[in-house]
Amino acid sequence: MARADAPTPMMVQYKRLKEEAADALLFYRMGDFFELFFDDAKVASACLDIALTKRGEDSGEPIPMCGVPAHSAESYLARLIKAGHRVAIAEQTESPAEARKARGSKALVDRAIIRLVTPGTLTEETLLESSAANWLAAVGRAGDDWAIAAADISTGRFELIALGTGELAAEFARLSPAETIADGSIPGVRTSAGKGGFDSLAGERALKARFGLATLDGLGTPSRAELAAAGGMLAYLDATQKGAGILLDAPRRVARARHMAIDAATRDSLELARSVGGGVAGSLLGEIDRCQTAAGRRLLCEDIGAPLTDKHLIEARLALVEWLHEDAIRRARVRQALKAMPDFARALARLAAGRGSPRDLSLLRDGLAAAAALKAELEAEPLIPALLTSLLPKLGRHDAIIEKFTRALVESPPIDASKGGYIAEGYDPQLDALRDAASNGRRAIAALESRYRDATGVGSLKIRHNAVLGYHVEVSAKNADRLMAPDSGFTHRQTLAGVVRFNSPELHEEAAQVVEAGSRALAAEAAHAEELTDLAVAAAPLITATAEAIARIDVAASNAERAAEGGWVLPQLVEQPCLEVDAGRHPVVETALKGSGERFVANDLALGPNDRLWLITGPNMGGKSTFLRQAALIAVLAQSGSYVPAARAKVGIVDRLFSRVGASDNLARGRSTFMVEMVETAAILAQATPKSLVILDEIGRGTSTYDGLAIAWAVVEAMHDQAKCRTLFATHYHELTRLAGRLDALSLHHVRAREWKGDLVLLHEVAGGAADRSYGIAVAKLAGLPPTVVARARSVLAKLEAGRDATGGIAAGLDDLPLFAATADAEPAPDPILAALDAVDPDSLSPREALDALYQLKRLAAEQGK
Ligand SMILES: Nc1ncnc2c1ncn2[C@@H]1O[C@H](COP(=O)(O)OP(=O)(O)OP(=O)(O)O)[C@@H](O)[C@H]1O
Repeated sequence: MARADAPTPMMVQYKRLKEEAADALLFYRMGDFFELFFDDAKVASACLDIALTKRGEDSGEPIPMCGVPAHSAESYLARLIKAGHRVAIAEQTESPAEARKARGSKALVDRAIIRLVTPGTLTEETLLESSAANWLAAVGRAGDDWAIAAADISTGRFELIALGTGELAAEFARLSPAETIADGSIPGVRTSAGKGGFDSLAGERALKARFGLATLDGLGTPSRAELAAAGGMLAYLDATQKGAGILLDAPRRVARARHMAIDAATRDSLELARSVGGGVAGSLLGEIDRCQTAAGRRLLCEDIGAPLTDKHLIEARLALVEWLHEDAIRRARVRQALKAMPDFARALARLAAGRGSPRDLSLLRDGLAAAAALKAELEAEPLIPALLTSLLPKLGRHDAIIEKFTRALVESPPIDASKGGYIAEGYDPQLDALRDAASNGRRAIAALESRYRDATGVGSLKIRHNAVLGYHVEVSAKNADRLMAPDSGFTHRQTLAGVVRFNSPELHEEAAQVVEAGSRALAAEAAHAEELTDLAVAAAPLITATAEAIARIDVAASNAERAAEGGWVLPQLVEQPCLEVDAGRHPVVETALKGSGERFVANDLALGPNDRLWLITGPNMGGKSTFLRQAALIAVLAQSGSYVPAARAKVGIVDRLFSRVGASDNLARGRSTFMVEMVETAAILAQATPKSLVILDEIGRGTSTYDGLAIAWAVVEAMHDQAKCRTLFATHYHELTRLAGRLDALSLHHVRAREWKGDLVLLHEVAGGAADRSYGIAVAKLAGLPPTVVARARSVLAKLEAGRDATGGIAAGLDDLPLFAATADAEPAPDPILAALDAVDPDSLSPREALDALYQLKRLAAEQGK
């Protein structure tokens, strides 16, 4: 006999599965519920706000438990995943009857983990954001080479991106993965452990096996780091999907040099895809999105996050936008056609993963049909731009699927396949016959009911159906006696409070026929659904290409629509480092102002090789930040292939974009300190090239006046003399305007303001020259500071200014400073060997890393000739 405290067989099974699930919460299927036990139950009950109960004991302790109904598990999963958990789903792999038959009456039902649900491996509509890609990123490394493999299995995209060490962060900022896996930790990136496979040989094997390739030459010979990343990715997908099919295209290798590099801080400060509040509303993306399809929205988000640097590619996109912009009727027709387009890329991914529904089959049917209709419409147009010519063939090619799916499926099939009813009448004569038999049987049962009423004289007699008894005769308790009589022809089945239930041989026979025909019809429908799914999955690469082509057309139409709404202009792209904008506007601020009935003041900008650094002064609230950001947004929009909010724009292609906001401006976000600001400024100085665009907004403000001014001064000089990039620098340090006399590619500008009858009027106009004064007190007055405080501040200011005039002020003596270039070497360059030694933390190194470090030191010494 088992000892009283010995674990039950179920607990043994549970613990084995939990060990396999490791750090994921285990959803353990028991009948109609998924149950969670032990710590999992505590975590889930707190996260989901559901009751925590107890069940049985383990080592004398009660076992905490909570559960969620299986039919609504998806919504609970969504909340757990959102909260950062991973969930392993353990399903029953046999029915209790099968278990009893195989292993005796007390046999435990077999269970197995059929899937690990993680943020990066989702395909369910309810778990995904429709307007963003859902990337799973795997990081691979070979020596100093890095790579990211990125897969979005909700649409089948798969990319390989080779990177240098310093480029990881920017690439993560672009992708913004839902989940990142790696072999070990990576500084600055939140990762979770992969499932092995992170080496180039395993990667090569896995890629060949997955895509049935004899050689990888067709993929453009990926680097070892790329192979390692791909290996880690494929191993993880295998481990989490447990053999379920997933949609995955052959990997595309993405050349990073083709995108404008934008780091995370810049994305945040420019609010490209998310506003400071975290939502899309109020961001550039939210402002320009006029997409009609979810796939278009995802692509627009990507385009804005990764503007191109290849002039020809940008111009190809712009030509399509222009074609849709110039003809409003054409644009309206295309957008109307796009509106009917369901998100069939994700429907296909669900079907491939075995999680598709009859509704998904119909989404595919409708999407492909709409794509074919759009193709016919566009082909009829004269003079089609080159990009569209290359997209059009991808829209067709699905006639056979459309024809078959249209015949096979009802107009709007249900999401739940279990009750059938999704295969159309007339598609399969045998199915129709089964359905007829079932409905004849139901009619016969109805006839039986009225016959029984007459025969028994019980007018309220009913024939009902439930899951336990099947079809049965039901009468109220007071009428039961008549049917209870031994010769009545009825057999008693059940007595409840008010009713009594019976069976009869005729009913039994009819019911058996209905049930039999019904279940055979269901099986026939399921077989058809499987065949249709197989057809779709076999055509997956072509369908994915169609979905991508539709998304590209949608984005172009969205850009054209937004341009037409706002009177935007087609930018001219050039290779020379210039940025000329006539009457430029900030799209988000302009819309916000419009909402409150105010007018946005358009401003000009003209940066070029001989005038590449604009120093902008002027009162608080004068519009400096807005002016700076609009310049960056115009470059982003232009290079992503969009019109820009201006009357004219000439954009010299920007290779890297940087935007930094001084510490004090950013405090509300609770992350920016003076230290962060300085670290980030250092990063810009290290990375900016003459083709970069840099926006510095009140850098140096978060410290004492002297330190801040000194830092701002040195940074402006370095931007001018070293980085030599296009720079906009907004500042409150008027002393910096003295730099105009020393730096020949720097010019002074200010946002205009006027005092009128003692009040400040902010004109929001950018004009040449420095601001005459700072108007800080006038702005304070505007903001409602009490008059007594304002008056006091004015008298303090008068004293300070008198002192400054007497001594020359804080900038006295700056004019005698030697030029930056002459002093740049004043700080001796640090010895790289000492720096490398300093970076080594012996206690945290593995023997292997220690050996690597030693090799690196030897190499550095050799390079130094030491
Ligand atoms: N060109 C413009 N036309 C109309 N209104 C504008 C314009 N630029 C800015 N504004 C308005 O002025 C407000 C302040 O602008 P912004 O933050 O750019 O000023 P700032 O000079 O950077 O101020 P601070 O020095 O205090 O940071 C904006 O929120 C907007 O409402």
